[in-house]
Amino acid sequence: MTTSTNGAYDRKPFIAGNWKMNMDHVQGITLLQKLAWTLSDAKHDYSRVEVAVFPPFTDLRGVQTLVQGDDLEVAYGGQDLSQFDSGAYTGDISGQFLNKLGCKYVLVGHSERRTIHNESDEVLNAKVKAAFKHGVTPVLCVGEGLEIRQAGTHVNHTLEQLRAGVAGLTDEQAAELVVAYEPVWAIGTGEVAGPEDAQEMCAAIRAELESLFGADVAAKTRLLYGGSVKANNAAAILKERDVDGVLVGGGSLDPAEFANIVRFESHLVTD
Ligand SMILES: O=C[C@H](O)COP(=O)(O)O
Repeated sequence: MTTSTNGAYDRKPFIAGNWKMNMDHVQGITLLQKLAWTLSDAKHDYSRVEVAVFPPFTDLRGVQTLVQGDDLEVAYGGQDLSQFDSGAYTGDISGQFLNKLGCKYVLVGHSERRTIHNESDEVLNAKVKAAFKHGVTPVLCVGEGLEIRQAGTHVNHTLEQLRAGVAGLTDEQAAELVVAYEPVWAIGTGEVAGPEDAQEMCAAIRAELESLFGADVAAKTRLLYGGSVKANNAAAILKERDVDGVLVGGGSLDPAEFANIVRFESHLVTD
């Protein structure tokens, strides 16, 4: 298993489901219950593979109640947070609020935030810092659009986003950070970057983290791939040396499909 044979640092595989703007608070509870039952029936070992869901903000209180009430081991997080702590920022959500709702993680700089909401690298760096300040681990999303991929400058482009996002972090924070590489052209399109594309970029990200924070830190930071991940392609992607997990959009809305992605190890055995 790639992700458990990485030397002294055992990066636990991380399977994350980003529900985006799907599932109201009632549907969200049903989805999470079905996911938990499916994984429980399959005797999923959460100590081997971590599972997290990123529901809409309006679902989070219900998710927290279910997780606590049923003692679920599924982690959860917000899809975004404000760079500010509190105040006159209508529509924004503070990292403080996410922490209070038991969120372990928060997505920062998803391509849909970068493109639809024009979030700049500077703002995203402030959001990464705000997440750490409030005790929530940021999942920093980076990745190139189709034109940049076709121009062949995707590695430089993605590393620029990375450098801007992690500027000013401590070594400890950089080691805790999760980075998700999501080529925009592969999101929700059915186009999947090949496992070798995911590995190429994740290796480049790890090398960049090494040059910024040192080898010890870079060996601990978990790197995810996202973009049309499904149960039938997850295992091949997760087999790659520098890919420690996946960030799943559409495939996380179907509990059976997502549970199969979580159980990618069983596919490695039978593939
Ligand atoms: O956050 C998830 C990514 O945007 C991937 O979405 P997708 O699996 O629907 O392509």
